[in-house]
Formats: sequence, structure tokens, C-alpha cells
Amino acid sequence: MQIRFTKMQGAGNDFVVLDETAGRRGLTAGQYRFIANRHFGIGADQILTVRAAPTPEVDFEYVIHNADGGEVEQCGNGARCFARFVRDKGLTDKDSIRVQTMKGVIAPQLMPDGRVTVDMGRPEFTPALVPFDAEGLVARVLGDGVQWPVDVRDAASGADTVVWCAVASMGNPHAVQLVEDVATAPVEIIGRQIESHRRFPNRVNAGFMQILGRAEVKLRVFERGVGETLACGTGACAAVATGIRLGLLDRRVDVHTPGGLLTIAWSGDPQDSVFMTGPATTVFEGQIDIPDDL
Ligand SMILES: N[C@@H](CCC[C@H](N)C(=O)O)C(=O)O
Repeated sequence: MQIRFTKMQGAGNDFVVLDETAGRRGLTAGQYRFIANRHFGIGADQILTVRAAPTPEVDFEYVIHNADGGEVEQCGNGARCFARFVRDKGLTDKDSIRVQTMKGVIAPQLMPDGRVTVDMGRPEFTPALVPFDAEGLVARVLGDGVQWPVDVRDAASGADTVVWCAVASMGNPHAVQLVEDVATAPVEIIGRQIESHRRFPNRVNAGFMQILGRAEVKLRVFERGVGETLACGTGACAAVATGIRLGLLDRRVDVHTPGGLLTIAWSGDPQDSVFMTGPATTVFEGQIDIPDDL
């Protein structure tokens, strides 16, 4: 099968964007993995598929697949690229767009400076809804937030230890730990263990946050189904929301990721949405033959 695609990136989190507004292709998990493969395919952290609106309340539907081929609920950097894509392709002339995702409706808004702000919906901290199995664990309470002890093998010694994680869902699951210095944090070794930890039945995105001040943090994320990426938008929302709950951050925070700057704003009230602002850029367009038998 031959398909046309657009390659995009948001703060270095990179995407292949597919237009299925005229009809579905029915790609398999193996075909998504092929597209994401950096050696044999195009290369991407996620594949974003844009579809026609399923209900009159929204403008589009967009579907997200991780590089491992699994479909997932939400993608923050992807939401900004989705909005830039539908505008640049002339699929809409709106600046404010409502889009259905697997886990609800989110609302990107194209800004005059070229960035995109997205209403990412409400954060959820109830462990069972993340989902996180907290049975038998005693949480550490700080401000209005909690951190949970998650058992891992120490990156240096291999000994059993715990890391304290705040857990949150932004539609997709996140576990955020505080570190002294993201540059030396064991993101690959500990992140990989947390991503597939038995306490997270749907696996999880593992964030490592260094607090520089009440309005500025550094963040690295080992993403579920991908590995470490240059930025994770929902990870930035979850990190700031949990940091605000723990009483460590103000309501508007600049998040420095390895791939660029994201700004996250949240009132601190769990009934309110988290807002994320950041870049969305088209890199190139092309077409590719995808094997039918994957
Ligand atoms: N890069 C994304 C998150 C993509 C999905 C994530 N890997 C998951 O499995 O939940 C973002 O910018 O939010």
C-alpha cells in the first residue's frame, strides 16, 4: 500500500501524520511499527491519524499510535501538531478546534505567534483511575499531593530500592519523580523499569523532574511504548500538575525538555483543565510503500 504522509515535530517529539478524513486505511499494529521504524520506515515517536468528526460536537477525531504499534489515549505535543496540520492542509479554517481523542475531547488553539495552546482537560490523581495499584503502600503526603514508593533496582548497585512517584492521568498514565539533576538521572534504567512496573497495569510514562524554581523545571520522560523522547507534552502537564499539588510549583511553569520549551498553566483545582503551550512544526512531506503483510 502506498501512503502520503507529513513528518512533524513539537519540541523534538516527532510524528508521522496521516490524513484519513476521506476514509480509513485499516493499518495494522505491524504497519504502524514499520512507519515509526527509523531504519526501515520513516521514523517517529508516534503516528497521528486525523479522521472526520465522529459527532457534531467536535471538528475532527485524532488517533495516536506509539512507535511500538500500540494505540494510546492522549498525546500533548501531537495535539499541537494535529492542529497545525489540519490548518495547513486546509481541512479547517478555524483557529480554535475541538477534537475527539480516545480519552475525551481536547481543544487546541492556534496562536498568532505560531505556537499552539491546548486545553488538555483535567488531571486525575486517584490511583485506581491512573491506573496505579496502590494496595498495601503508604504514601508520603506533601501539600495537597502524595508520592508513592515504587520498588525498583538501583541503577548503580542493582540493589532493591524505592523511588517516590506522584501518579497522574492526563488521559494517559504518568509517574513523576523528583531528581536533583536531570542530566545525570538514570532515565533509561529506572524509566524502563517503571514503564512496565507491575503496579501500573496499563504501563506508564515515567517522568524525571528537576525543579529550578517555582516557575521553572527541567523534565525528561521515558515514554511508554517508545523510550526516552525529546519532549512529552502530557508528561509536562502531569509533572507540573503533580508539582503544584505537592506545593512546589506556581500555577504557570516553564518546562525545559531536551527538545524545547513548553509552558504549562493550571489553577490547582482538579475540576479545571491544564493548558499547554508550545511549538508545532512541519518538517517534510512524502510518500512511502508499506508492506501489506505486516
Ligand atoms: N509524546 C506524547 C505522549 C504519547 C503517548 C505516550 N507515549 C503514552 O503511551 O501514553 C505527548 O506529547 O504527550
